[in-house]
Amino acid sequence: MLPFGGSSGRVPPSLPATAGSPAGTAGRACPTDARHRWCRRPHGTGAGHTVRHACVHGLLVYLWHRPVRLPWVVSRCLNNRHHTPPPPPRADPRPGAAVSRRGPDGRRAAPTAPARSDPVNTTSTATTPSAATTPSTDAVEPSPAAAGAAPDPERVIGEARGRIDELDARIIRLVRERMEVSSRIQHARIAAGGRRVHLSREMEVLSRFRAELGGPGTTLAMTLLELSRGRV
Ligand SMILES: C=C(O[C@@H]1C=C(C(=O)O)C=C[C@H]1O)C(=O)O
Repeated sequence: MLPFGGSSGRVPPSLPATAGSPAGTAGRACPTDARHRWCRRPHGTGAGHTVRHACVHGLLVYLWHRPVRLPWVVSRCLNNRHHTPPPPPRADPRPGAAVSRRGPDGRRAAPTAPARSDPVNTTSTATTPSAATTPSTDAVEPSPAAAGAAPDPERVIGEARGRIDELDARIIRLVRERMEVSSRIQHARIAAGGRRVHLSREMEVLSRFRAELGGPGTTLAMTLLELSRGRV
């Protein structure tokens, strides 16, 4: 869609005459259509001065005085180059080699992450047997990363969330295991005539979490202690 309107106050050919005239381009009102009054050239007086001519001429006047850069697609059409699209950026066959980050319009494309077999799970290096036996289609169709395209954000987010769900499940299992071990200690101490809470030991736990994780680490440790021995 063409960038008609906006703050320039200029009028596309399809808008009614009440919308105003472009600054510096107002001429005589068109006898056949009041919408053409902003066209410099007189209408209806000579060959070619048809309503269609008025529209085209008005459009050209508008484009010439447009305040903003045209979208790439429109610029290409005006330059009659839209039948010869530029070739896509070629992927460098060398592993890890950089590809062109310039788009077809010459603008810099969004940065892309380096190609990896698994963009999320960095600890897994195993390849599945099917991957080893299935013929690769890379020769026919390069991967989006190799072609210089940005990775699919939906896919990246979906895979990363799956990984977070796995980690959370492991963390919850570990917290439950910690609660059971702590409970054993507390019952043993109480059975021996001691107290449930051991403050100096809790200070050690708090210091360890703060040293590793900072202030929020202290909060996390206090939550773990509360889960393990209850509120004091
Ligand atoms: C488990 C113990 O007992 C209580 C629970 C603690 C914990 O869950 O880490 C720490 C100190 C005590 O308040 C212990 O003394 O080690």
